[in-house]
Amino acid sequence: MQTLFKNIMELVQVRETPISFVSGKDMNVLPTIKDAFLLVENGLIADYGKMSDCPDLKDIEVVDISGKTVLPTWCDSHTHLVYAGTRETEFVDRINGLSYEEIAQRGGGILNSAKQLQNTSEDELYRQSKERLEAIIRLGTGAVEIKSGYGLNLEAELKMLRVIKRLNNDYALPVKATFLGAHAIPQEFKNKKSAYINRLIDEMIPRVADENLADFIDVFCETGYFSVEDTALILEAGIKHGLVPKIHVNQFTAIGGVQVGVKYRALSVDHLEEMRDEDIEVLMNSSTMPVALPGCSYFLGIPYTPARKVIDSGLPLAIATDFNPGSAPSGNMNFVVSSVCVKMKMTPEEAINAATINGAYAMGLEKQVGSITKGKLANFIVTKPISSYNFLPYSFGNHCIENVYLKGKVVE
Ligand SMILES: N=CN[C@@H](CCC(=O)O)C(=O)O
Ligand SMILES: [Zn+2]
Repeated sequence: MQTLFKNIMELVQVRETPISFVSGKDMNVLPTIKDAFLLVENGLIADYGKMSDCPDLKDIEVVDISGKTVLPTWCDSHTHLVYAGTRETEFVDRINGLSYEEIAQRGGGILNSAKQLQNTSEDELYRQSKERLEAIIRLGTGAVEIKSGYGLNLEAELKMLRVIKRLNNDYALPVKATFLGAHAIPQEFKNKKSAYINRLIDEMIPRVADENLADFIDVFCETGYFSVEDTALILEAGIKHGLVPKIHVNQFTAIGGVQVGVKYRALSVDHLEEMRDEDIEVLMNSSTMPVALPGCSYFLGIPYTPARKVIDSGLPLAIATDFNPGSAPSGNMNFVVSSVCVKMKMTPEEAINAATINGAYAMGLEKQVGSITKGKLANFIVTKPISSYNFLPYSFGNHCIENVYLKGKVVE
């Protein structure tokens, strides 16, 4: 089955030679082909090039996309989109003066979501989550990572992970699963954190691994949640069971989370709203991807990750939504791409690299998605007629996408 997309105004993020990620000055380079064609075969990218070199293929489906731009779908490497209910009452509480930490200390926050999720059936959780997944696909996301962490007991964590697995089976985009049992200390373990960590290590991680329900292990390494020492213990247990670390660090305080992530060869360290010089230093010469989550900075009114400092030091940077009910209730990668340009002074080229190939790397999917490269999944966005790709971040809040294709098929 072949489909030829022809007369593409600009084909963006074309990588002839496969790359894993881009860093430093290379983040500002975004290779494109103007007046291009794209050939899809059996759901994969088979060929592309200038229209002047377009092959004359008979009896195949042809889609004329004159005036439109094509780019790989967004790679959202950090979400919590499987959750139950909402938390807009806390949103109003924050407007009225309470802080995120104060709300959490009163049993709101992650514990509020955990209570709602524990009382929700697996089918209902699937139903709520699939609506969110379908919405982000329509917004151009073509690969996503989803975390557990609102269960906080074995049964509810397994429920979340089974829902993530079901989403992966039922939809055409790659879905990676992360076990985040160490998201908060559950109410029943208040003042008994070590007992909960033992439960995670002795019971929950082995069970998640046995049932093959997760690719990654995550910890919320933060003051008041899990310390650097706790994080090390949990990551070691995860690694022992074949899970790759990918952790929450430096959201409110820099306590050495980046260092522990690099030490355990985390695939990514995410948040980084607070960053010290030593955090940048330890990331140099590591294989760990720093990930910024500007939706969280926007929604909580906390600092944005210092992207210029990260990139100008020669490091790579990925960007993701952090889609969750408490700190970023939006899975819109278009908003994320625009925000990093406006608030973090990233160029559109840097933002698109961060949201595609670098995001793919941050979930171990750089061989399948993240660029227009032969053999990769034909997951791509066709924009409405726009003057250039710069228009995407410029035109914030507007819907510039005409169609999304997953494995070469248009999403209805
Ligand atoms: N920081 C930890 N976890 C989520 C927020 C969780 C919540 O508030 O429900 C985050 O990445 O921002
Ligand atoms: Zn998160």
